[in-house]
Amino acid sequence: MGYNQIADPDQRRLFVEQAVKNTAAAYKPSSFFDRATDFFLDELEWIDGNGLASVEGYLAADRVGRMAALQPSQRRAVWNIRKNYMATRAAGGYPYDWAALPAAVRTSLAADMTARRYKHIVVDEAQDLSPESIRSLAEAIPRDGSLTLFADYAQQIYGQRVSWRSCGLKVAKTEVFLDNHRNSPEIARLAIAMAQMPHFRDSADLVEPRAPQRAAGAKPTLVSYPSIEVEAAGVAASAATFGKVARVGVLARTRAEARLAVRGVAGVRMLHDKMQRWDIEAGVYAGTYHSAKGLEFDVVFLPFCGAARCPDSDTVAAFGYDEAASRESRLLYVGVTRARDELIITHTGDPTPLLPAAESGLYQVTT
Ligand SMILES: Nc1ncnc2c1ncn2[C@@H]1O[C@H](COP(=O)(O)OP(=O)(O)OP(=O)(O)O)[C@@H](O)[C@H]1O
Repeated sequence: MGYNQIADPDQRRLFVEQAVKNTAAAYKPSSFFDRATDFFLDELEWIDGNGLASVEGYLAADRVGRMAALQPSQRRAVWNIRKNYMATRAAGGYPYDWAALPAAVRTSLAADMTARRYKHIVVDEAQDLSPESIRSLAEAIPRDGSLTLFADYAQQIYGQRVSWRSCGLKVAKTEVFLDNHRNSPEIARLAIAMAQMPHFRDSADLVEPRAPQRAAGAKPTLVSYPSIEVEAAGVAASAATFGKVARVGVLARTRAEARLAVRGVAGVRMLHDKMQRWDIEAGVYAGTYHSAKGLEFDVVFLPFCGAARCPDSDTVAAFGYDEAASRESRLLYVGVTRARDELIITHTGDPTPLLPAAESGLYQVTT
C-alpha cells in the first residue's frame, strides 16, 4: 500500500459529491440526495468505522447519537452511494481513503503470519478511534500482548459517535479515573454541569468526574458584547494582557475565528492538529478546539459563544439540531476543560443554549 494510494479528505469529498449525483440519477427525484455532503461523508465514515461490509449488516446496525434514524430505503441509497464512491475513487487511482484503512489493515494482518512488531500498544485520546481501528490495533499485537486505551468519552469530538465498547473485544480490566487535577473547582463545576445537560448525555460510556481536587479559584466569566467586531477586539486585548504572565489559549471552532479573536496581538502562536511539541512558556496560543485536545492553559478564552453562531448553522443543516447540539457541546467541553485557573467565555447576542444559563450561578456575568 503506498501513501499516494490514499485519497485525502478533499479528494474524498469530491468523489462522494460525484457519487451522490451519480446515485441520485438512478432514483426518482428525492430531497434525500440534496442533504449536505457532510451528512453523507459522516454516514460513510460511520459504516467503515464499524467495519460493516454488507448492506444487510448496515441495515441491521444501530446508530449511536441523535440523528433521526434513516429509513431502510435511505440506508440502501447510502449503500449504493458508497459502492459508487468506492468505484469512482478506485478509478481515480485511490484504492483507499483514511476511513477504509483499518479494515484494510485487518485484512493484511489476518494473512500476515510473521511475528508481531509490538507486544504492548498504549493509545491516549482513544475516544475518537472507531471500533474498526481498535480491532485493527488488537490484531496488531500477539496473543500474549496488551492494548491499553485512555479515553474520555465526553471529549469525543470527531463526529462519528461510536461507542468504543462496541468493538466485540474481551476487556480484561477497566480502570475509571475520576479525579480532576487540572481545572479549578469552579471551572470543573461548569464542565460537570455541561455534561449533565440533556443534549450532552447520550451514552453509557460517559463517566462523570468527581468533585475537583484543586484549591478554589474564580468562577468562569461570561462576557456579553454588542457586536462580533467589538467581541473580537475585547478578547484580543484581554488575551494580550494575560499573555504577559500566563499561558493563554484562545480557542474557537475554526482557525479563522481563532485568528479573528487574536488579531493584532504580538507573538501569537497558532496551534495546529499535528503539533509535535508545545511551548510551555507564557504567551498567547490560538487555534481550534480540535487542536487544543490534550493541552492545557492557565487562562482560556472561548470567543463567539453567542446563540447565533453556536451551534453552527451548517452543522445543524447537515445533521439536525439535536445531533449538532450534541456534537458542538462536546467541542465546547474540550475548550472549557483546557483551562487551569481562568475561563472567559464571550458572546454577542444571547449566549449559546449549549452552555448552562447565565443565571445558573456558575459564572461571573459581565457586560
Ligand atoms: N496526581 C496528580 N496530582 C497533581 N496533579 C496532577 C496529578 N495527575 C495529573 N495532574 C495534573 O493534572 C493535569 C491534567 O493531567 P493529564 O494531562 O494527565 O490529564 P488528561 O486526563 O490527559 O486530560 P485531558 O484528556 O483532558 O487532556 C496536568 O497538569 C497534570 O500535571
